[in-house]
Amino acid sequence: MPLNKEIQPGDNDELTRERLQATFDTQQMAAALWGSDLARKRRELAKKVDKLTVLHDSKDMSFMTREEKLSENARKVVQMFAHVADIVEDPSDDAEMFHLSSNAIGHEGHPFGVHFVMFIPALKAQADDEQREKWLMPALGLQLIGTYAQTELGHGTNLRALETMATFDKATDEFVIHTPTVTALKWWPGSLGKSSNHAVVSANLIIDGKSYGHHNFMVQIRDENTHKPLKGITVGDIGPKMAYNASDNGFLGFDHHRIPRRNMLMRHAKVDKNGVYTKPPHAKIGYSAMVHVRSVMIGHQGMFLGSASTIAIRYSLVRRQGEIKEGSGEVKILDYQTQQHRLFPQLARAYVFMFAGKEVRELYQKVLSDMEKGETTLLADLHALTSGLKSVVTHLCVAGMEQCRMACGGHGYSRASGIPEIWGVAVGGCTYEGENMVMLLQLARYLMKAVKETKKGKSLGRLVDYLLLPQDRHSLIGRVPQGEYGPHLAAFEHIARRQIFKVADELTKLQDKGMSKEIAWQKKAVELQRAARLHTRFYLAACFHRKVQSVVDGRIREALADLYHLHLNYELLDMVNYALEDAYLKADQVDFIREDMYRLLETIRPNAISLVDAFEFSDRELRSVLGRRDGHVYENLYKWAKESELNRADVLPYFDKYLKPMMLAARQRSNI
Ligand SMILES: CCCCCCCCCCCCCCCCCCC/C=C/C(=O)SCCNC(=O)CCNC(=O)[C@H](O)C(C)(C)COP(=O)(O)OP(=O)(O)OC[C@H]1O[C@@H](n2cnc3c(N)ncnc32)[C@H](O)[C@@H]1OP(=O)(O)O
Ligand SMILES: Cc1cc2nc3c(=O)[nH]c(=O)nc-3n(C[C@H](O)[C@H](O)[C@H](O)COP(=O)(O)OP(=O)(O)OC[C@H]3O[C@@H](n4cnc5c(N)ncnc54)[C@H](O)[C@@H]3O)c2cc1C
Repeated sequence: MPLNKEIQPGDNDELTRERLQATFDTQQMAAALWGSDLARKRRELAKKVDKLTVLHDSKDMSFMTREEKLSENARKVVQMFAHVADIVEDPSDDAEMFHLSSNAIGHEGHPFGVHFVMFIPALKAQADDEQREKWLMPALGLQLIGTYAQTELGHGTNLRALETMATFDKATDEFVIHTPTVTALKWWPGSLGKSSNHAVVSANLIIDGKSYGHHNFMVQIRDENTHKPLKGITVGDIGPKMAYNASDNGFLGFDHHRIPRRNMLMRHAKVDKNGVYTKPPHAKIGYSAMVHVRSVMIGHQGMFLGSASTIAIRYSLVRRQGEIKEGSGEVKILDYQTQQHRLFPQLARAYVFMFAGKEVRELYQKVLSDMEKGETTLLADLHALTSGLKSVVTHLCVAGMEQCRMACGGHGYSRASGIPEIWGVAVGGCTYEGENMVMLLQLARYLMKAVKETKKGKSLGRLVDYLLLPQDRHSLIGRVPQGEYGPHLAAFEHIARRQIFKVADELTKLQDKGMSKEIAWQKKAVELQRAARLHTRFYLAACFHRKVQSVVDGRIREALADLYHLHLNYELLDMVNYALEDAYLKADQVDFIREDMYRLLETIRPNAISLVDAFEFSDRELRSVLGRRDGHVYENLYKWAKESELNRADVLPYFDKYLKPMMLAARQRSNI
């Protein structure tokens, strides 16, 4: 009985032979990746989507205009909701719904893109009970379409500089929402341009001339029936983007637009009819929708990298190019060490990002339920963790996807590979929900506070307990039996701790010389973001370790351990300069790490296809000709190219209009 449940009649023989080599059961590996319940649900919903033709793409999205894309995804999302009860077990389960939409709609966006990801989470966390009844229920019931309008044309990162005003008018018990300048226009919100009719809008709360900082307000922006913008509201699409072009990211302006006082979200901060303001229990509680998205992004980005790895690894087992031994025939490109070194570390990253995504969601759920009771102690830890993970994971994902694209040679550059689209969507994640560099500096702030606590013998939180431990001077890598690679993990810890203390000391020295805290921070900002990255990479490695240890099945644990050990070696080499600076690692130890990495590439090679099959991406979800499960790449590439709109006629009008007259004129000139 093959351990790879993906084998099916009619498959490319090359892939079948590969699949027969697996040392583990792919469905069990899928359970380790997604959790057994979600893995089963994904499998079942993918089968149902396959049967429901109304959910299928009417043609490949690569051949559509933006308007066609918007219309196509609006059609599919409506059909998806119409059939949801027959497809998923629990429509209120975000994870299950996300996978349904990933299969049926893809990742280019749709009218409910921000509705479920930010609008509803903002209402859940920030609306009081009466407001939940008024907006959350209709939002969940699809009676309205919402977005989250925070970023402005002039400011996205620095929220304290947002200009949109919400001025309280005691006489009418209303807020007057106003856009005072062009830079105050809301800019970027997803699905705002043409789809949404409601928005959670961030605006400065002004009472009796005093500003209380930005708060969130519910604003209806379009008529429910005609869909025309309401009086005093200007709204539209901001134009095409690198990718994500089935989303109508929009602009929004207000001309003294009035809303009732009770449209301010009042679970935490409040304004009564006399204009008396009540502070929230935590100053940043209004940022919760952003923290929510950051927490879900980790696993999703892992999934994007998993998709790109699946495409590149399957294709690398079909593609033959060149010979290793002269005269013995062309080899599969995955048999080249360089190809394995390019792809397997990306695969390992995809795995650990998905594991980290699960851990961080668990912490988010805990903080959310604490917040319900007015308890906010863990919010700072969650903010620090999500800020670091969001930045490191998105950055490594897009770097990894680019390796996957290049590993597919010329065909990787074609949209038929599917990689350009997922890359374009994933790279947006480096910017949205907090620009990566900015978020790393948020984590660095937390780490610097942690150092202060450590110096008092205390820990700021579980995530930084390791700062209390003493530094070893030399690594034990290659000096003791490998075992579970404890010395490797210790090296991540050492590197992170050293950089964190080093930059903290440098900041102190600058301040001791009389420099202000802010200027000292600027002088050390690059080192600070490095500290944040190293801390996060240690967290990821430790998370991989926790996962491997938790697996009961021996075969799954062994295959996962190979990936984990590869990850440790590859990432350590990527940041080896930090370990060489203080001679923690010696040159022979670096060689040891390299040799062990090359050994692991060979160990992983026979399991490669099963490790990507274990993601269980259906062909519909992957939307890639190169990554097809059955491996029939070439005939389908040809079929795909024939769909190109340029092939609708042998001769296109521009030939007669421009090229032909030019060539005729040239010929005539040469005849003269
Ligand atoms: C139909 C299908 C249905 C499917 C449904 C399923 C749903 C499944 C989910 C799918 C998910 C898919 C994901 C892809 C979605 C793609 C859509 C993208 C949408 C994008 C949206 C956006 O981008 S919204 C806008 C986001 N904007 C930002 O992120 C702005 C970034 N800036 C900031 O956050 C802040 O300005 C700041 C943090 C950089 C600074 O803030 P501020 O100036 O106020 O503070 P200080 O720096 O002075 O810090 C003071 C103090 O506060 C602490 N702090 C800051 N933020 C927080 C926080 N959030 N929580 C807790 N604490 C915080 C900070 O650390 C400081 O602490 P000290 O102790 O003083 O040091
Ligand atoms: C695909 C996509 C979808 C989006 N969806 C939404 C949405 O639904 N709703 C919404 O409200 N917004 C949305 N946004 C906006 C997004 O949240 C912002 O673009 C993002 O927060 C970055 O802000 P910015 O554009 O102002 O960048 P800027 O802050 O102008 O960043 C430019 C550069 O300046 C640097 N920089 C800025 N501040 C600092 C600092 N303090 N220290 C060091 N360096 C700094 C950055 O690191 C960066 O290199 C979306 C954006 C994208 C790309």
